Amino acid sequence: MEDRNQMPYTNAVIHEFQRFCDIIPMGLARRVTQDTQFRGYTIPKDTEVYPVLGSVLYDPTQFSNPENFDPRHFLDDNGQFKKSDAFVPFSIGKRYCFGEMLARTELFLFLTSILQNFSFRSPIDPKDIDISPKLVGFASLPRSYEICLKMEILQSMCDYGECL
Ligand code: HEM
Repeated sequence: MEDRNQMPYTNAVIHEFQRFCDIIPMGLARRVTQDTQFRGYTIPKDTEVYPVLGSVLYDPTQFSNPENFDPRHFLDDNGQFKKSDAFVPFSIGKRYCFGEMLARTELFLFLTSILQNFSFRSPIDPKDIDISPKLVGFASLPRSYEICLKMEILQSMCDYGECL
């Protein structure tokens, strides 16, 4: 299972991926059940409220370089994993994502399993890959990419003259 102290960089990459992708930028809508005072504003009863998660995930007061993918957002000066209160892709509060632990476990296991067994090669120069979302609305949709995965075990067999 996930051990942030033993695999700080991997965890930082996964956190940064979720921060950067910001897949539900508007959060899910709420409706206030009574007239509510908030930071000097009156929010009348029945007003729809959107907890704009993207504004937190891209908050420059919380992340030094928010517009760029940078795993150092989740690493301290010693290279250890660093938590951030602004890491809110699953929202926060009473109705935060019910599946957070499952989703985080899957992300960790899928990524580490793929990295353990495959090496990656991009058919185009990585610097030409467009990592901006394809569409941003209720959800932020990533683009489709082509990538070559080479199975490491087969490569080892080839190295020993046992290519199939
Ligand atoms: C990377 C994957 C996921 C992300 C980023 C994500 C994100 C979210 C967000 C932002 C909310 C809204 C929370 C709110 O209203 O404040 C939510 C709600 C919810 N999610 Fe997820 N989710 C993910 C995966 C999952 C999975 C795998 C499950 C179930 C197995 C799940 C089940 C739910 C449920 C049941 C709610 C409604 C909770 C409630 O209203 O009380 N999610 N999710």
